[in-house]
Amino acid sequence: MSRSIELDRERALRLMAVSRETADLFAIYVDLLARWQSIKNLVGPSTLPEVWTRHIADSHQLVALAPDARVWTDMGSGAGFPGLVVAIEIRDRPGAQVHLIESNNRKAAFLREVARETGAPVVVHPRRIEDVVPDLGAIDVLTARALAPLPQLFLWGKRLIDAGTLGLFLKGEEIATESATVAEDPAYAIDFVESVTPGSGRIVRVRAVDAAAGREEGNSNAR
Ligand SMILES: C[S@@+](CC[C@H](N)C(=O)[O-])C[C@H]1O[C@@H](n2cnc3c(N)ncnc32)[C@H](O)[C@@H]1O
Repeated sequence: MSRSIELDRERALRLMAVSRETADLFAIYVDLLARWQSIKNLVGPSTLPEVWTRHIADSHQLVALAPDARVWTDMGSGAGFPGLVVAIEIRDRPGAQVHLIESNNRKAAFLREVARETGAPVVVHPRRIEDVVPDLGAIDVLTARALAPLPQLFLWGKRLIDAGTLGLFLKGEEIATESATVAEDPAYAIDFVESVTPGSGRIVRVRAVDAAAGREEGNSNAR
């Protein structure tokens, strides 16, 4: 491992409270990413030296926002951020399953390879979001990062969110302009959580108001 990645790993591990075993699985993931990156170009090359903070820790922070959630769906997973990081972390929860939707076959193959090497409980869907989401069953949490403007994410996820799924979308500074249409709809409760990773933006948390009322009665894992 290069010295800069090693320093970044130490920085990220200070941001994340994870077990030694989880950190070791993340290291397997990072090693595979570095190996595949040279031939498959899976993430922006300039972000690789900071893979631990920019990608692993940035993804990891979502788990604390839904500590009991077991079934997650990540739209446009790319090289697995945030969905594969979440899957590694929640691997020991009974019923844990993370759907990774990624239409690029080379990225989907990478996701399967990391899942095989780490035992992460994922289902990789090498298809388009709009074709997969309508067929999904009950989902606790829907995620996306660096995929599309919030109204589009919302359009893709609306059926799930209306049914009680918690939306957690990692966004950059563009969120100030994007959030208006969703924020104005009284059917949805939306708020913003400051990212713990340096230099990144905010996490948009969306829930249907009716579903929030249902949750008070105790019928959801995504608290
Ligand atoms: C900019 S990358 C972000 C990847 C990852 N979420 C991250 O933050 O590193 C967006 C990914 O979404 C995938 N994607 C875009 N539109 C999609 C769609 N309609 N269905 C499935 N995958 C899609 C692309 O192939 C790409 O890998």
